[in-house]
Amino acid sequence: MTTADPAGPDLLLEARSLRKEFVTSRGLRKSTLVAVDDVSVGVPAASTLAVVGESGSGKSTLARMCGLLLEPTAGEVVFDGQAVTPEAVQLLRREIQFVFQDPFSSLNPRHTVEQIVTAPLRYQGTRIRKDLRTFAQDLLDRVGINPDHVDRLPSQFSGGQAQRIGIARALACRPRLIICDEAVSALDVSVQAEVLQLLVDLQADYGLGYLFITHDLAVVRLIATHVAVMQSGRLVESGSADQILDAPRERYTQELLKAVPAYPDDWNI
Ligand SMILES: Nc1ncnc2c1ncn2[C@@H]1O[C@H](COP(=O)(O)OP(=O)(O)OP(=O)(O)O)[C@@H](O)[C@H]1O
Repeated sequence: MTTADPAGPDLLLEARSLRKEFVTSRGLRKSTLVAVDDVSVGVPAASTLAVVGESGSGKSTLARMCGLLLEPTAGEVVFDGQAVTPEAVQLLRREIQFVFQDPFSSLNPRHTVEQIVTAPLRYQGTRIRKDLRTFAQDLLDRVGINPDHVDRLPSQFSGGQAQRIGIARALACRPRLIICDEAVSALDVSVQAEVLQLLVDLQADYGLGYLFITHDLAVVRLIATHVAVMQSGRLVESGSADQILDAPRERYTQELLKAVPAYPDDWNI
């Protein structure tokens, strides 16, 4: 096993030796499953760390700990150089937002787009200068959705458009880190490319860091600056995207890369 990227002052988020155990019970028998085992990774500011690995390797559990949705059994999360304490979690919630895999199940089907993208302001108690409608329309415009559609329901949009709305909601509180958990996996390939391009543009404009969870190495090539590879809850290796994708040291990573289909030529992100 290799160690994670060296810690440095430019790391926006750092996972230090994170471990997560789940206690499961079948009948009277209890057993402990170690979903994440001593994993250390870092997301440099304005960069994208992709965490890859097959199903069940612990990617989502790691993401949920990094996003402060799940308490680690051991280890710590450091945000902007400060170890996250239980008291700090609430304050940091607005700094770290999520975009999930299935846009439709993560958007309330009975809420209008205006309600959806402004909801985080209410949860976080964030004040804005504009009225909510203008705020929502500006956000929609930023993610490539017609601002005139602000009163529509999620069911009136395509999957790619719904994911853009999910991204708009994630942007509402001006976070510094967005955790994308299989955020483009449910979309058609051509739509994936468009949504990835949007994420790249937003990163350039706002200096966002992304923790990008995916099983799809073709997507990793397009978006990642850094890559961490997981297997059975453990970190196999991590480093710059060029190093991991072009010169992986570990056999497991080499095998994963062999299985990657070529991505279409017109994906010029
Ligand atoms: N709440 C939970 N209770 C018990 N076990 C869990 C829980 N959440 C995850 N696990 C287990 O932890 C392991 C890692 O799961 P996790 O979802 O983090 O992996 P993953 O790499 O994200 O997989 P996938 O790509 O399929 O989502 C799996 O064995 C899973 O069954």
